[in-house]
Amino acid sequence: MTHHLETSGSRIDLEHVEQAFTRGQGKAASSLTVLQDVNLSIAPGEFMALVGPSGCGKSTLLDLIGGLTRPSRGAVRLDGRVVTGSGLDRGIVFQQYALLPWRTTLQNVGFGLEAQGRLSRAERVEKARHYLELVGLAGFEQHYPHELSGGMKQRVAIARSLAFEPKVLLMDEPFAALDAQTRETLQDELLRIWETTGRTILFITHGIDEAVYLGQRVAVMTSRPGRIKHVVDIEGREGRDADGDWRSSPEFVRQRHAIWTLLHDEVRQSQRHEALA
Ligand SMILES: Nc1ncnc2c1ncn2[C@@H]1O[C@H](COP(=O)(O)OP(=O)(O)OP(=O)(O)O)[C@@H](O)[C@H]1O
Repeated sequence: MTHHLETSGSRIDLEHVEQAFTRGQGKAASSLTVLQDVNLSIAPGEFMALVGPSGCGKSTLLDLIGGLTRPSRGAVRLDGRVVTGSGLDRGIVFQQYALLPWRTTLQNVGFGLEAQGRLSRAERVEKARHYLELVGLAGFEQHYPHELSGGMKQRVAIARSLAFEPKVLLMDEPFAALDAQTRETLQDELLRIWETTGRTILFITHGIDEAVYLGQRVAVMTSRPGRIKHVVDIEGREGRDADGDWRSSPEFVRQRHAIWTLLHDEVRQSQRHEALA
């Protein structure tokens, strides 16, 4: 899939990022290093997938880019500027939809814009409608969350993040709770949205298939303390546009296997270390 639009996404740079947490209190306090010397650059408008063993610090990394936490060492930069807090230039989508149950689809998407207070009511409604249409929910504006399927709720959450027109979309296993078919549909929709909007996307997943299918590159992390073990360029993505099942092609299977091997080695090594400890 080619990227037609001029990008409106930001560049992300992680430089020697370390994150340690203190656990317990007083004499029982101990420090847990979750990320160590993480270096990664994501180009403006790039779609980067991130995989790694459970507990290696993927969500911690996403929190740092989102500005929800600050690194113990190193720097997180957005277009060259050090990130010091959260901001509307970065939208975050989690596995849980976190919609307000008493608000309609349209109101859920418009809610954040309301808080932002920059647009008139008519402008907010127009923007919310536009993004609902983009995620394939035209006609569901007046539905409440309980009237929507899981996939539809996640579409609302994505529309809500997009409505701010952030330069970066940070996605933490957004499709993990969905059934396989809905997940594949949403993967294609996300790619279409990415093409249309030119945002930079960082997408955390446990699914190797999902990472290869979505990412222009896939960053593989080591087990804790997490570092970037390898960044794999995904080849032959045009195959996704062609008729047929790209996931079954030898090209896809080969790349899927390469990432599986990187991850598998990592998990095995960490188990060996734990056994020796
Ligand atoms: N605020 C915190 N205080 C203390 N420890 C934390 C904190 N946040 C995360 N951790 C620890 O950091 C480690 C990494 O957590 P994180 O959620 O980033 O991993 P992950 O790779 O996203 O995991 P998973 O793939 O299982 O979702 C875990 O051991 C977790 O317990």
